Amino acid sequence: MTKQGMVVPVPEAAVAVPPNSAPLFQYPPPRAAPGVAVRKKCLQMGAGAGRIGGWVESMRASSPTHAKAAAALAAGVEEERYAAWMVKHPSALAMFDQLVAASKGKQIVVFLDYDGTLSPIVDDPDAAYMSDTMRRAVRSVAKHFPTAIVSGRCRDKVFEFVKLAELYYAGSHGMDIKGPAKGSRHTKAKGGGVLFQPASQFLPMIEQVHDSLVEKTKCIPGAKVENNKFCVSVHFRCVDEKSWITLADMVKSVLKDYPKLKLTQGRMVFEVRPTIKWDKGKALEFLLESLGYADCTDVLPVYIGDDRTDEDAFKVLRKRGQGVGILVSKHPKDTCASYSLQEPAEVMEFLLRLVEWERLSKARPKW
Ligand SMILES: O=P(O)(O)OC[C@H]1O[C@H](O[C@H]2O[C@H](CO)[C@@H](O)[C@H](O)[C@H]2O)[C@H](O)[C@@H](O)[C@@H]1O
Repeated sequence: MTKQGMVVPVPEAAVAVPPNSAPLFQYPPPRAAPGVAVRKKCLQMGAGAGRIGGWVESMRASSPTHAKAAAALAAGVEEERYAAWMVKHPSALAMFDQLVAASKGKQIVVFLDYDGTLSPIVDDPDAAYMSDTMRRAVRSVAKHFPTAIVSGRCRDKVFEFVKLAELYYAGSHGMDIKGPAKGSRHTKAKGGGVLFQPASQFLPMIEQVHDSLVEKTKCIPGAKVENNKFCVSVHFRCVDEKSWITLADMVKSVLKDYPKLKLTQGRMVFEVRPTIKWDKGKALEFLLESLGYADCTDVLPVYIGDDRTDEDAFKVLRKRGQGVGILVSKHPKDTCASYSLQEPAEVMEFLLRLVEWERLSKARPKW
């Protein structure tokens, strides 16, 4: 029996380990989640897969009739690709019962990315607000489980958006970690505990690079440089596609004088970061350790994120053979996450279900 009193047809360990990593799981691969049929409708007509994409493009250019047929074919290919992807990364909502069954006897710890996970992606990074309903959902989650926000943003900035003092915050892609400002039942610290900044010696360099990038890119309309304290973001979401290469070259030319910094790419953003071996995955491990769950089998970390930098955390969960990685995406993507959710609205639904499940499981008599 699960905590909900329902029989789950999957062994307990099955969900804690990633369903798409062959050596780790021993149960039949999950069937396509019930959500697949509905989700197919949401598919956008994207570029076709591989060679078919180029083929479709040339047909489109040569004949409108063929273009329609080619577009339909491309949509079909994409739909199949999505359905296959969903088998490997089923919806965390559709698999909810199996997923929580894996937490039996374990402490769930929740890790949440911010942009694209708790707030929808918008053009202006300063206006990526979180809804009040999402805030309420995260607050409820934090009442039941230790909860951390893990973001590429500067920690103070992400706190301004989230506004919940009872959470752990890991800003600058995990390079700036702080415990709850308000005492929480998940930490013995009175408030303001656990502060870790493994890249503090990079601060002056990051400041310099930030200023150079602002100066260098100011001639590119729409480019925006954001100071994230231990890293810098150069946004190109609002830059004309024709100028993307120029912008990338500008960023690279600034960075050539800073061999200790590296350049990665997120969602329409270049991210400049110190070369130290620290990322969201390391931050997850650090926080688990701070909470007393290092090398523990009785913990189930749940990490939800949408971006490439979240993959470092998904990889850690895979390596530990423990926990639940959930990618937020409407499109098939290469990922180490085991499950998927389509968008922040589904993330909120998942969080509320988790709270309700925990509430009911506490109320249920133990047999
Ligand atoms: O780790 P995250 O919390 O997901 O932060 C990653 C980057 O998120 C922000 O940029 C992204 O969201 C913006 C607002 O929706 C959007 O305009 C931008 O195109 C996205 O890349 C943030 O502004 C960056 O600094 C973070 O690195």
